[in-house]
Amino acid sequence: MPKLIVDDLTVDRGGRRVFAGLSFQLEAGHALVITGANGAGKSSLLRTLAGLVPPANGRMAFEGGDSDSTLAEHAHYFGHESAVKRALSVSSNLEFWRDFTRPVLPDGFAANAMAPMDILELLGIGHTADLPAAYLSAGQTRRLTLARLFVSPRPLWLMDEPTSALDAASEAQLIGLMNTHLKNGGMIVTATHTELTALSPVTALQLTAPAAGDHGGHGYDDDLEAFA
Ligand SMILES: Nc1ncnc2c1ncn2[C@@H]1O[C@H](COP(=O)(O)OP(=O)(O)OP(=O)(O)O)[C@@H](O)[C@H]1O
Repeated sequence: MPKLIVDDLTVDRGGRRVFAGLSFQLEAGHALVITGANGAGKSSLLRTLAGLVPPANGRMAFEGGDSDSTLAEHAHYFGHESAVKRALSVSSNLEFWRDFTRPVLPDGFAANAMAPMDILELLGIGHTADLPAAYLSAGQTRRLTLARLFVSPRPLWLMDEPTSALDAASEAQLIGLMNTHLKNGGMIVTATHTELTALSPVTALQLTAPAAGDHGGHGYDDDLEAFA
């Protein structure tokens, strides 16, 4: 069975230690919810797993996966930024993403790629397919960003505050889709301030904020989001 393994992971940002010695394992079909105060390092952990921030120390691996793919290539990162090209149409955005990201389907993960139009319809934004993505509302943009996870299946979803900007109905739909991903043998690591107990099966991991007085940092990572 595929497994995400994080062993003794230490992450620094801008020269300051964010967390150290973090270890956990996540099996196929399971979700891990990361909680913690502002600045505790939830986003940093997700960005590190996504390959966007290099770890200072430790090991991360997707065991039992596709041997030709890195951990990051097993994952979709659903972060705060929309990663949407505003001048392209909604459907062109998804077609680009489908062609740009290779599906990764290790043993035990059974998801089918969805056609761009089908997932747009499912998420209630099919009528926007030919519009420039710039015309979408915040919640619609969030749904377009979410649609990317379905056009090119990958087993590990890394989701930073996934329910932000979604109305109650969209939030309920997202939880349902996340549970279906788990039933398909996928995995989810998600950071949240709100309860995500509707996910099943789920375990929780609390990150603690760095010790007071630890102000040794003096710089910035060079991974600031690119503005499309
Ligand atoms: N690009 C960066 N350069 C330097 N420091 C950074 C950078 N990004 C984040 N940090 C610092 O890393 C620490 C952890 O930030 P992170 O965003 O991971 O926390 P978080 O738990 O996700 O917080 P929140 O709940 O507010 O979203 C913070 O002290 C933050 O200032």
